[in-house]
Amino acid sequence: MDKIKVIVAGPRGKMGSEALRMIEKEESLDLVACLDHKYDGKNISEFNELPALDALIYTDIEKCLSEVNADVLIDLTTPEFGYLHTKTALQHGVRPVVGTTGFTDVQIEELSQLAEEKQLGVIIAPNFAIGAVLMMQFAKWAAKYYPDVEIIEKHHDQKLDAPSGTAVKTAALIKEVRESKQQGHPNEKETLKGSRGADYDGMRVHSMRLPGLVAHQEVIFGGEGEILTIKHDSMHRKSFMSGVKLAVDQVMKLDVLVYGLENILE
Ligand SMILES: NC(=O)C1=CN([C@@H]2O[C@H](COP(=O)(O)OP(=O)(O)OC[C@H]3O[C@@H](n4cnc5c(N)ncnc54)[C@H](O)[C@@H]3O)[C@@H](O)[C@H]2O)C=CC1
Ligand SMILES: O=C(O)C1=N[C@H](C(=O)O)C[C@H](O)C1
Repeated sequence: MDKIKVIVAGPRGKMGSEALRMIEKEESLDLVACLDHKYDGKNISEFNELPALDALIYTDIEKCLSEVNADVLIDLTTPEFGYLHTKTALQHGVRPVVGTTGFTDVQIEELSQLAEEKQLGVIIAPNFAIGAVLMMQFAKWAAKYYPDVEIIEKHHDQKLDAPSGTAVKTAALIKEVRESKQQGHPNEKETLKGSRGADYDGMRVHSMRLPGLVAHQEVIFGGEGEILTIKHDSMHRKSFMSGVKLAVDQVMKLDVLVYGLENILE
């Protein structure tokens, strides 16, 4: 069987470098180029801290996609560039697998329309860890019975977006089944701005940023005389890689945009 030809955007980042390590081990994947915002023309093999893969770095996505024959672009960059890369990849007939978080609903809808027009698969997964996907599904199930819920996400302090993509996705999944309700006391007042967190359809979302953390989330439900906590912890970025591999395989079979790994898990 032919190997899937992959471009990685953000190869020197925490996730991008882990994705390179995953590609190095997977015989069915072939790294054909990388996209970075610097080091144009250098080879990934010149970076001692990265796996010894042979692939050129491009800083210009148009040039990269015109010169390189690729099937899939894995994007692990920033919200601004991730959106641009996804759109450009589709315009060049390359299927995007997007881990980058922070896209707006409007951007996801635009990309969905473009995917449909081009009849190309796209997978946008706010979290590639299978445990995190299950945590979100369990939270959605629990929300049917417990409408009072707060989400606490905790991440390393280099994270750009807040709340995390996982927290936003969790809130959206809960909203599908939870009766809409404004939580807390109707007369509650913040004496310190932001102390009640963000408001998503009346539920509260709190973001913590600390060195030492990787990616963690608790979804806490309150009922009469009881508390249910659903919790997931990623202690290492290896936890995301089986999901990235699954998404790369599955995106080759799709001709629409899929938002969330739960939609491709069997
Ligand atoms: N879906 C998931 O399971 C996960 C998603 N993420 C998301 O992935 C993204 C990256 O996260 P990290 O690796 O932790 O960040 P990072 O800051 O370590 O890496 C981002 C990389 O993108 C590169 N970059 C910036 N602008 C670029 C451009 N124009 N072209 C190409 N590369 C560019 C930077 O040089 C950097 O190496 C974030 O949006 C994060 O939220 C992170 C972990 C898991
Ligand atoms: O930036 C991160 O680290 C992570 N980002 C994703 C998110 O925003 O949910 C996934 C995971 O939580 C790690």
